[in-house]
Amino acid sequence: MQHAVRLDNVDISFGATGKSVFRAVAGANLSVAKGEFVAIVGPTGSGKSTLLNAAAGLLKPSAGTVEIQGQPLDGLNGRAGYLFQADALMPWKTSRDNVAIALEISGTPRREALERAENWLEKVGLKGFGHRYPHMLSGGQRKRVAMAQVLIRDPEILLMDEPFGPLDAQTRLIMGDLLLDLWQQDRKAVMFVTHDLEEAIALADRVVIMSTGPDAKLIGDFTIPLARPRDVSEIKLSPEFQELHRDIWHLLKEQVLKAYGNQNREERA
Ligand SMILES: Nc1ncnc2c1ncn2[C@@H]1O[C@H](COP(=O)(O)OP(=O)(O)OP(=O)(O)O)[C@@H](O)[C@H]1O
Repeated sequence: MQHAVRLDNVDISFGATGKSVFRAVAGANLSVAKGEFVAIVGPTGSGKSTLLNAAAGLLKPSAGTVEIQGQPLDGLNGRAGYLFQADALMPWKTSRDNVAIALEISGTPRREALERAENWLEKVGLKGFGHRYPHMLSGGQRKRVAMAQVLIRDPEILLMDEPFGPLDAQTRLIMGDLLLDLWQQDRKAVMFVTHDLEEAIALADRVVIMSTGPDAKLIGDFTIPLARPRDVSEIKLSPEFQELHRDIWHLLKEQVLKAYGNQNREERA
C-alpha cells in the first residue's frame, strides 16, 4: 500500500549543538494511508505539532526519514494543506478575497478564483458572506473561511493542528461535522492533532497516542471501527464509542499524569 505520509524512525531536536540539544521526538514511526483520517493525541508538550511540522516540511528531522506519497520529503510539502489553531486570514481582505488569494498566488486568473471562492464559501455554509471582512465574522465563521482557503487548493493531504482549539464546545461539534462532511466527498489523507480524545475518536479512522516528552514517540495505535457517516455529537452517546474512549484513555491518562509530574518538578526546580 502506498502511504500518503510515512515517518520512519524520526528524531527531532531543538537548540544549539552539543549538550543543550533538546530531543523532543525520538524514534517516531507513523504512516497515514491514502484516504485515511489519523488523529494524534498526547499530553501538552509531547511533540504533536513537532511531528506535524515534520510532515509539512517546516522542520527537518535530525534522524529518520519523512516520505510523502512514496517520495522522500525535501523542503516544504507542496501536496499538503495546513490548518492551524490560529487562522491565517488577512484582516484587510473580504472572505471572498481571502479564499480566492489561495488560488491567485499560484496563477489562477482573478475572475475564476473569485468564482471558485464563492462556491467554496457556499460549501462551508457561508453563502452570502463573501463581502464580509474577518472582523465581521464569528470565530466559527472565520474557521469556515480558513477551511475554504485550504480546501480550494485541493491538497492531497490535510495537516490540521488543533484547528478547532479556540472555539466553544458547541461550535467545535458543528465544525467537526462540517469537516467530516467535506472529507467524505473525496477522502483526503488527514493528520489531525488534538488534545481532545473525544474529538479524535469521533472524527478519525485511527487514533495514535504520543508519549510524554522529551524523546516522545508513538506508543498506541487504535483503529476506530465506528460506522460512517458519523454525527459528531450523537456518536459520543454510543456504547462502542464509550468503550473505545475507556481503552484509549487508560493509556493516555498515564502519559498525561507523567507530563504534569514533569511540569511540577520543573516549576519546583
Ligand atoms: N522551536 C522550538 N525550540 C525549542 N523547543 C521547542 C520548539 N518547538 C517545540 N519545542 C519543544 O518541543 C516539545 C514539543 O512541542 P510541541 O509543540 O510539538 O508539543 P505539543 O504536543 O504540540 O504541545 P501542545 O499540545 O501543548 O500544543 C515541547 O517541549 C516544546 O517546548
